Amino acid sequence: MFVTTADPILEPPIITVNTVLSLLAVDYPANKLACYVSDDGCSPLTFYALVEASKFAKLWVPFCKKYNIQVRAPFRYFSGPPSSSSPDVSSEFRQEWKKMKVIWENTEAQTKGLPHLVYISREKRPKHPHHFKAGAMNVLSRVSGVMTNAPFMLNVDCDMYANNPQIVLQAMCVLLGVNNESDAAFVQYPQRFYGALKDDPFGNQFVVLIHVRKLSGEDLQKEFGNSKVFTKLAAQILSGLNEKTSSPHDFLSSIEAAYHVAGCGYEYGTSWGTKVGWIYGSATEDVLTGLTIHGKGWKTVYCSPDPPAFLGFAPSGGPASLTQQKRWATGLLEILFSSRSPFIATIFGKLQFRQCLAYMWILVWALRSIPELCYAALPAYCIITNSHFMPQVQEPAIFIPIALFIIYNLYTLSEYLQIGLSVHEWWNNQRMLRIISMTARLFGVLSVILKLLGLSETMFEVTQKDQTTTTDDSNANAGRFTFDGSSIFVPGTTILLINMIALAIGLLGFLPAARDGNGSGIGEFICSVWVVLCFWAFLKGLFGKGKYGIPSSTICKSGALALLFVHFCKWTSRI
Ligand SMILES: O=c1ccn([C@@H]2O[C@H](COP(=O)(O)OP(=O)(O)O[C@H]3O[C@H](CO)[C@@H](O)[C@H](O)[C@H]3O)[C@@H](O)[C@H]2O)c(=O)[nH]1
Ligand SMILES: [Mn+2]
Repeated sequence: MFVTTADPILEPPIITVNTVLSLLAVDYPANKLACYVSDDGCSPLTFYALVEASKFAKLWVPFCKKYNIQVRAPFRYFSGPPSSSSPDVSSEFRQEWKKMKVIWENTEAQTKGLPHLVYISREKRPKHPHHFKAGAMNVLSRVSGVMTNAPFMLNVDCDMYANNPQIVLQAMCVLLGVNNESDAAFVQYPQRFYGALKDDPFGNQFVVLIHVRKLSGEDLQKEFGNSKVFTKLAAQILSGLNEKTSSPHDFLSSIEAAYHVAGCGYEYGTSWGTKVGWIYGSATEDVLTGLTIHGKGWKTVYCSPDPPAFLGFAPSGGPASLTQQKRWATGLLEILFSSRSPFIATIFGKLQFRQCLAYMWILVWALRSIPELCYAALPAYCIITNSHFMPQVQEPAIFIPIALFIIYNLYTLSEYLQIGLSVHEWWNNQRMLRIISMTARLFGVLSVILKLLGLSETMFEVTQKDQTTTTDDSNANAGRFTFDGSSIFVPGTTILLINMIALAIGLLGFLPAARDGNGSGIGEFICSVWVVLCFWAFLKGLFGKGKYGIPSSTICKSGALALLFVHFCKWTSRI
């Protein structure tokens, strides 16, 4: 079981501790489980928290198993009243529950058989690219290979605790039960959130992957690097002899080999990150690795059990949500322009055409920012220059855009209503999509252009995970959009300002004379109002204070750009 963490401030160690405890307590023979935590932040705090967690686990794991507790992440479990899925909830249980809660709040310990818990902070050096999470996952694969060498791997982010203790058994049943077992690569669970805000004001949805991967290759040394222990194990796996390789007593003696394979120079000249393990070259290494696996013809399974398998933390607030979306947009576009794009995998590999279409749908997300930006500026341009892009009301052609608008919105709304979501949630997600497109995804395109020009490398910016965000509905600010000084907010603010200027010019009657007698009409006004409605959060931000307000430097930059746009409109209407 692999958990990655990277930054003790953005990812407070208590979050990782809860995820680790929930994994250590899953329903599976404890002596056959090992949990590896990769700490890219090399934080003494995370290390100390995990040492304390391993002490607490000695009480927690038997307690969960004895009373068949459903939610085995302590912070979630203790946030409610005592509960157990055993039918006989006795007074003994209540006593133990209280004791456990006191210990959780103060932590102390005793001993019993437990899964291994291994902390790894891989070696990093300035001149060696570390490949962010993909690099961390490859180190975990190798270290676990030389230490416990289990045939199955489970990968979660540090904030995704196991919400269902049966999940490992379920995933194995799925993998071992599919039609052609040897073709199955991984089972994937959709990501769900705990404490998600009502009506999803930030429109965050993402998927967690459980990778259970089989390795393939010819020249082992070249493929896997020169660790003798690891290469031997890889050879055994490939020849189907891996059952007897792991035994707990040689666990500690494998530490030296673990050091070797976790070194930053280990991968040099090998196939790690290109043919073997998690694939490098994209900030969304999960999609790139999945695509590569699919491109080789492996089958995968998508599983969405109830209760959800894992629950994670959905970023809240403007900056965290947009940073995450920007990374995804960047990573996905990187894949599109790489040699691993789905087109190539379909033509030269074994990716099916429909899989190719599905991948393409997400890989082009970032590119949509450009037409969206143009369309959001178009009504403002038309109003300012008193021209039009919509048919006039009396022309029958007006029904075409009206029909498109109505059909699109009714269709997307029906998708929400059908699964029991609210109209409010639909609207929140619609407006967030417009905001994300014109801010985060636009920046994604820019960062990929810079990368393709060789001017800068793309980064993996870790999402802020904090527990202080409240889900309390009485807290009016819970779903409120927040801002910071990042330039990511400039394009959105500019779009809002130019549409507001256009509406003001139109409503106050300062329109120039129309050229062909056919100036802008109701169509352009409605479009402009729609854009302002989509950017309502930004409109409030113009007048908000503190983190709820757009910083004045951003407003100044956007104001200058908006004036430039108005000038541009005037100039084009003169020529
Ligand atoms: O240099 C790094 C950067 C990140 N991480 C870890 O990667 C995970 C995902 O990072 P997070 O900031 O939580 O990103 P999310 O957008 O929430 O993650 C989604 O998107 C990522 C790809 O962009 C995938 O790796 C994740 O599995 C997927 O949940 C976390 O556990 C981090 O600790 C590292 O280990 N090393
Ligand atoms: Mn995450």
